[in-house]
Amino acid sequence: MSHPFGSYQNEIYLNGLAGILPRFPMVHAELEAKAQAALPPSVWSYVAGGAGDEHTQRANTTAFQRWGLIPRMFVGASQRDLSVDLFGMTLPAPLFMAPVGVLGICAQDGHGDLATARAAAHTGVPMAASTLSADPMEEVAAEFGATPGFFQLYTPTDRELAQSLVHRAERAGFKAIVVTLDTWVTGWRPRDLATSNFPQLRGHCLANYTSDPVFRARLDRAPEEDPQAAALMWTQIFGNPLTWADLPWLRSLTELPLIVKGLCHPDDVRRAKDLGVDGIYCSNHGGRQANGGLPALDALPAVVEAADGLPVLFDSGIRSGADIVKAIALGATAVGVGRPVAYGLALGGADGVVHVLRSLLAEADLIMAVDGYPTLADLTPEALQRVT
Ligand SMILES: Cc1cc2nc3c(=O)[nH]c(=O)nc-3n(C[C@H](O)[C@H](O)[C@H](O)COP(=O)(O)O)c2cc1C
Ligand SMILES: CC(C)CC(=O)C(=O)O
Repeated sequence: MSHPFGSYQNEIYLNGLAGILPRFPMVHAELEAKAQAALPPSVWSYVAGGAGDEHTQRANTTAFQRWGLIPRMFVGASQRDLSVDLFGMTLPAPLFMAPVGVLGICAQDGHGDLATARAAAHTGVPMAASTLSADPMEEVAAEFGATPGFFQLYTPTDRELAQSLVHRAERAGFKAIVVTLDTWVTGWRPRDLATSNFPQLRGHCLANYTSDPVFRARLDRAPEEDPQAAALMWTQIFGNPLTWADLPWLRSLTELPLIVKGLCHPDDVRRAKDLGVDGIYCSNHGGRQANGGLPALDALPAVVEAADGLPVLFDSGIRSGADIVKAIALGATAVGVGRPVAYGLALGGADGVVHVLRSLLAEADLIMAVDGYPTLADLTPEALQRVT
């Protein structure tokens, strides 16, 4: 079978890995280069790019190189258990797909959200479905199979619309709500400014709005008749600069686990915990929002300490199985992967995403085998040493 990643055969690996062996190896630099070649330049710029000169984006990945896992011997780690409990769900591994909006632009048929959801069904790795989707959330959720899904909310300024989106997510069977706090306004992204990207992206991310009864009621004419007016309305209501005073309202919207995304300061974590959130999501949006910030990994230990037992999700910079292992050792309950999923989608649709996820999991699993850490509970900060 021909495949964008080339072919790969080595039976010796089959002894170590149960069911998660990818057909082909993945090294991130290769994935990235192939995705760049496959995508139109403006799409590539949007997905791969970040804020400012992208210093923080680069620092997110290099931060992992400052930690080394210390191998343990005589452990006999022939059986590993990567499963994790999260809000009453048992996940096969501490991995999920971070919310990525506008996924449709990475898929040849424009339905990238559906393809990604199918990859979730196939792997058991949950997808956090973005508000900014080319397909309505109900159709995305219908592809999840037995795999749980999370709905990521960009809180609009219109509270009734926010409530409608959350209630639809509940009815569609999503198992948690992730509210993103760090992107109520889009960051300074020179690549997108240079390509004037945003107007063309809009055509690929409004399905959750145009299918919403509250949104539709705000329009004089249906979005099918006047898409421009719908797009304009969206730009007007997109981002709500929420404050702490809004958190009780957010909490009251749902009985599903509520996770707040974008927290990096321990004081914010303590306050969110006091106000009743169920999970903390430590992230700097993959360096897309503000340049000059701390690499997300460097924020993680203090966030975990402040969370004081509350589950901590983490993303920003995960590019390999080794990165997953290190983030878990630093206290993350589960880690999210963003751009690599979009690259897999660009190269092979749902199969490409499956491939990326399996590569990450297979590498994490083999590292745990070779280095003698058979379960996630064995991965503690003591497993790591600071390299520089
Ligand atoms: C193209 C793109 C679109 C994104 N859209 C969203 C989104 O709709 N909602 C959200 O919370 N985060 C969004 N993010 C941020 C991701 O959830 C995640 O924080 C980030 O990609 C993690 O960093 P990584 O790409 O280094 O893995 C987006 C990221 C990318 C690359
Ligand atoms: C349209 C953007 C606000 C979506 C997003 O979260 C991103 O591009 O990082």
